[in-house]
Amino acid sequence: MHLLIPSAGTGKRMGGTRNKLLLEVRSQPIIAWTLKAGAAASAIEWIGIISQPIDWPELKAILANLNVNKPVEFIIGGSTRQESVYNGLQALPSGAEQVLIHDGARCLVTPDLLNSCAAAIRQCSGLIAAVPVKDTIKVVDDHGIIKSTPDRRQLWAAQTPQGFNVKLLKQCHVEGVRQGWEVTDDAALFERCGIQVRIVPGEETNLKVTTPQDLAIAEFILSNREGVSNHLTQ
Ligand SMILES: Nc1ccn([C@@H]2O[C@H](COP(=O)(O)OP(=O)(O)OP(=O)(O)O)[C@@H](O)[C@H]2O)c(=O)n1
Ligand SMILES: C[C@](O)(CO)[C@H](O)COP(=O)(O)O
Repeated sequence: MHLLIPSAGTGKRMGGTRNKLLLEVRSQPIIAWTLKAGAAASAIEWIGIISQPIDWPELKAILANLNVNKPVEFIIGGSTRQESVYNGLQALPSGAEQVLIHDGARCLVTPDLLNSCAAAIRQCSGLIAAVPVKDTIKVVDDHGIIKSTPDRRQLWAAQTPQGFNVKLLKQCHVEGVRQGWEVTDDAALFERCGIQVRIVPGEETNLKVTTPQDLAIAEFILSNREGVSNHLTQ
């Protein structure tokens, strides 16, 4: 399975001056944790890091330290996530029939989740990892007035990995450019083209590191994981 990792953002909501994926959590860059999960997932045979060339020297140094034993390609990112994934799709090897797309910023993903998405995408055209929403969600207008309360049983929080048939996803991206659609994930392009996308159970801990608070939460989750694995090996 081919894995594209969009990593070309600037991290505006993190508030820093450089790509947030180079910030450290438990003494390793965020992107290193994501790459380690991709490297450890047995179903993944090829990885494409979609990123800005300005970050390449640092990303290449991080990669060199990880000893990833599968091919890793660097692909130039775009100015939006949508453009970055578009570039990634063009850079896939010609034989790639399905692809997983996983945000570099979701550094807590487990190899198990990548493997289960890789297995599931062989049985359908499109899927995303997602978790049921726990809060009551309100639809609010521009004046801060609640318009409605959707039925929570139908609400899921979208994560990555997201998996797709490559040919269909390329067609949906082209249609997105033609129609001027701006979307925050690839599933939305499938939806707008009327193609079914299936939900697979995501992981509560698979958060996207977006704000400084998320950095602290990621630190906490990873330290707990280390605690558990130390305990098991004692
Ligand atoms: N032009 C872009 C923008 C985003 N991404 C990637 O898409 C993922 C999800 O995006 P997000 O968390 O929003 O990252 P940023 O765009 O960096 O953050 P912000 O929106 O706060 O600027 C991240 O791994 C990010 O690097 C990308 O590849 N290309
Ligand atoms: C793809 C995604 O991770 C699903 O939650 C998300 O949409 C990425 O971008 P966002 O701009 O932070 O929504």
